[in-house]
Amino acid sequence: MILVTGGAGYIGSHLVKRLQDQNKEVVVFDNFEKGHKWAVKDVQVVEGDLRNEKDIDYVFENYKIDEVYHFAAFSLVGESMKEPYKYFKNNICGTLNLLNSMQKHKSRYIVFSSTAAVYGEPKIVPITEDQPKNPTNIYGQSKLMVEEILNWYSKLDIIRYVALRYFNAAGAYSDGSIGEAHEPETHLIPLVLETALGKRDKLYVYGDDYPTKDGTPIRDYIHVMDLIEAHILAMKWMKENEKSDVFNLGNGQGFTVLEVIKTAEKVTSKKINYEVVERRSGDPAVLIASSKKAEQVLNWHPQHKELEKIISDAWNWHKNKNRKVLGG
Ligand SMILES: NC(=O)c1ccc[n+]([C@@H]2O[C@H](COP(=O)([O-])OP(=O)(O)OC[C@H]3O[C@@H](n4cnc5c(N)ncnc54)[C@H](O)[C@@H]3O)[C@@H](O)[C@H]2O)c1
Ligand SMILES: O=c1ccn([C@@H]2O[C@H](COP(=O)(O)OP(=O)(O)O[C@H]3O[C@H](CO)[C@H](O)[C@H](O)[C@H]3O)[C@@H](O)[C@H]2O)c(=O)[nH]1
Repeated sequence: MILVTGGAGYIGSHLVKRLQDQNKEVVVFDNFEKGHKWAVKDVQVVEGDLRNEKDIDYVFENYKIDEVYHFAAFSLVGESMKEPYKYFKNNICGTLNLLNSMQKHKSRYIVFSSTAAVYGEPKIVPITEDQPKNPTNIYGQSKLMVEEILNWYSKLDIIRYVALRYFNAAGAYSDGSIGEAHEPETHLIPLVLETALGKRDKLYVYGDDYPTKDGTPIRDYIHVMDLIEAHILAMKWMKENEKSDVFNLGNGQGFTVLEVIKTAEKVTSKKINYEVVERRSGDPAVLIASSKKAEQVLNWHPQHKELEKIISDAWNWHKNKNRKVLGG
């Protein structure tokens, strides 16, 4: 049985659906603080909170869990700088409770959602896994601390883990049935598409005075379907090799904010109103991943690298979202 913590959230629900498509047995663990009931259909769900030891113990007591995919966390960078306790407690203590349940029940394999935010402002791009880790916010710090905890559990031979450092996840399930629905939404691509739909008057572009080709920051957008494929490969690699490791997951290509807007205008055939405002504090100018290690070791080969494909899949979901959500 496969456990997916945070399986009702954006990325977790995509993995759950993919595993269901492969006829795998899955149990989702989520407190629905950020996740959605409509995102986890026809799958076993345990509603509980990772911060409560008993909640997560219940899962291991009632299901024989062989594989764990751990998505449950808080992930708003700005909020993490205002509420450090909330972030350290959920992201670190929640993971410790999970690891303790795994140890008690001899469940050994975990794939963990880490982030590009562990690097902070990079010295060299593309960023390889061995670059210095200097998080510039509590969110990134909490994920780095979890990586270190996982490393100790692995050294003690209690678990094997793979930590996947995602860059900018985007896009939606290939059939348009589920997609990105954060509340509040802070990510660029969904905000651009909500502007195209008229749900927002305009998009605020956070600064155009960065040292990039058009002055707006460059990010590495990775299709959520490619991202989840890497999780499945990571689990397979870990079990076959009895090893633990850390991998970046990105596209290897960067796009500016204005390039994202332009591509979204092409995909949606709508004009996107935007206004350039002050920089958002803590935003690095350029974040591009080197994912060579994941390609070589995990045999991962992203299939949807074009920005137009990523945005058009996201659009396919966004334009039908309300109908689907209301219709159940
Ligand atoms: N979205 C991105 O671009 C991105 C980038 C890098 C890393 N990540 C990481 O990937 C993971 C998934 O991200 P997402 O965008 O799908 O986030 P999300 O908020 O959509 O999903 C997280 C899920 O975890 C659940 N959850 C949170 N705390 C919980 C707790 N204590 N107990 C039970 N459930 C809990 C939430 O209800 C939600 O369903 C997170 O760990 C995030 O930090 C995301
Ligand atoms: O309304 C907006 C929203 C975003 N942006 C810009 O768009 C780019 C992308 O911003 P996102 O908020 O979509 O993504 P981030 O790169 O800030 O964050 C991503 O990378 C982080 C690591 O650096 C974390 O992992 C985080 O969870 C993940 O979404 C940034 O340059 C940002 O300044 C805007 O101009 N306007």
